[in-house]
Amino acid sequence: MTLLRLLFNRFRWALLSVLALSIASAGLSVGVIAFTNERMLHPQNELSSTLMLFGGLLAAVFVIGTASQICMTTLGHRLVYQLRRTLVKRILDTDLERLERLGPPRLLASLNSDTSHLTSAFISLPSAVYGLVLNLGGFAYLAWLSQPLFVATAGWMLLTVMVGWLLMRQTHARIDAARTIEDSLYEDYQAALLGRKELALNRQRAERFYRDEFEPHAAASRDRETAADIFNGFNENWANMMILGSIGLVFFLAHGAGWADHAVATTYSLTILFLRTSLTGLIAAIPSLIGGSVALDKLNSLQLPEYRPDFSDLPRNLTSNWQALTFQGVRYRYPETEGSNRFEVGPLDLTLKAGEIVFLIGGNGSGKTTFTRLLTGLYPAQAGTILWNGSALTEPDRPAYRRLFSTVFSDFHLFHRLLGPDGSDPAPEEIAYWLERLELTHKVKVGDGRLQDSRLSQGQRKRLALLAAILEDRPVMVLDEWAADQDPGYRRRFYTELLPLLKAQGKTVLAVTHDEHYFDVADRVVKMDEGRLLEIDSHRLRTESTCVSQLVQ
Ligand SMILES: Nc1ncnc2c1ncn2[C@@H]1O[C@H](COP(=O)(O)OP(=O)(O)OP(=O)(O)O)[C@@H](O)[C@H]1O
Repeated sequence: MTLLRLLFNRFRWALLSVLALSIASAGLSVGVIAFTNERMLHPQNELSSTLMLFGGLLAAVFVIGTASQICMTTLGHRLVYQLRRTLVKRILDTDLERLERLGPPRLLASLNSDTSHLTSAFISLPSAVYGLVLNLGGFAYLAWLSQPLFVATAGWMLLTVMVGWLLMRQTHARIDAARTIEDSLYEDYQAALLGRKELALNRQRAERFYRDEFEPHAAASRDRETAADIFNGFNENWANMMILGSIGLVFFLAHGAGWADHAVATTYSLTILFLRTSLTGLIAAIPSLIGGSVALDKLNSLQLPEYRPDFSDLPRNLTSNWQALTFQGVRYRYPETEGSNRFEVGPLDLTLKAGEIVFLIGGNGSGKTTFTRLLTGLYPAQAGTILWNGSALTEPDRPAYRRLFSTVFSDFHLFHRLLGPDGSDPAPEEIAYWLERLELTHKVKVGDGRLQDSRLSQGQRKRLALLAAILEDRPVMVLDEWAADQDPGYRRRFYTELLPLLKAQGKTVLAVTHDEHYFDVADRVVKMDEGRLLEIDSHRLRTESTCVSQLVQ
């Protein structure tokens, strides 16, 4: 029903036309039987005109039936296409916090498995709807043929449906359980692919992973799916047996109890036999339909934001004329997760002025990355105020606020397409200029604004990520340990040439770094310590570090 409701909400008129076509097609099919019974068994007109009428009816069954099937299949595929587009857009509109909480395996399972279950459901839907309509039409015809026989067969069929319903609930429970296990399977697939180097080097680890983690999930999924198919097999055979039994019942009641004559009993049984194929087809479609409905429930459980077709997020323009960003008592605490302490940063007080180079230092786990996510608006400030040029920003300003920043995080993703300011295509000479400065001119080819080959070393990939961030031409650049993967020569060039060049171009740079030798490049150095920010006297820090180096020597 959820599937039908979804179809009805999205494609009301198309669905109504398909239903009308299905009803016409089913009506015509029942009409063929009625015609055979009325005209072929007891011809009233000339044989040739009866045959022509019969041929016409058959042609109409073919044309309307095919049209109904084509419409329903096209509609099903259209819906799957719409689901994919809206799902990806909703993921693109979801806050980082929620995405992190859901985790990539769960999202991938939905993108992959739920959409494919929905595809199968929609492909089964035409035959299910057709079977349903045909059976309703067929039973109406049976009622018209003989009311006493109909009451008896309806009671028989009610028993069939009730037992079938119980079996279907068992199928549903197994399919639901199998889908839950699929999330764990996707987690295993991800571990097998992303951990391929570790697993290749350590075969014991590979064996333990395969045996203790992947196999139990795969086996549990197999067992649930097998059980679901067995219950559905029961259901199919139960329905088949009961339909055949109903023919015996009809003949018994007609001849044994004298409820109807032989001709009516024969037509009655012929109609039941005709309905049998579509009825068992309807039951065979049940697992796919249940799978689709479970997939829909799963998609809803992700609690993604409603679909919005547009990408605009600019209630205010904060990028032009920005002078200062101020954090006043800003706090952020990670959401509750099982078995881990909730880390908190803040209260944070900091002012970032346009054109400054600020270095952020601090020990592992002190909260530097968390702070950069808070600064860039990826995480919301849960307390305190963020001021832009002295005026306080509110939650609806966050999307516009994020447009102030371009970033290279330590877990950056390199997109093939390079973008210029405001999503425009970057100028080729601009790309060439920065490729030269990043010493990548002979390593990387850019055609039509796309990187042709990104199979590079980690340090080179990071240079490309920096290129992408620079080309976006946003006022503030946040670089998380960018220089950590660079060789000493290029690291020096980054601190002594690139950063001053960016500053000269008016950029503000916040760089997370541990490179104390280059602290004099920064206008200011701030330190993160257990979630709190402290302003540091960089000159004193540098002198201390030089003394320690001399002592060690
Ligand atoms: N998604 C998350 N959910 C919950 N806690 C998190 C999450 N990400 C990080 N943390 C916690 O926040 C703390 C700070 O992490 P963060 O990555 O900000 O530190 P960092 O200073 O950047 O460390 P490093 O120098 O090692 O990169 C850690 O204790 C970590 O356990």
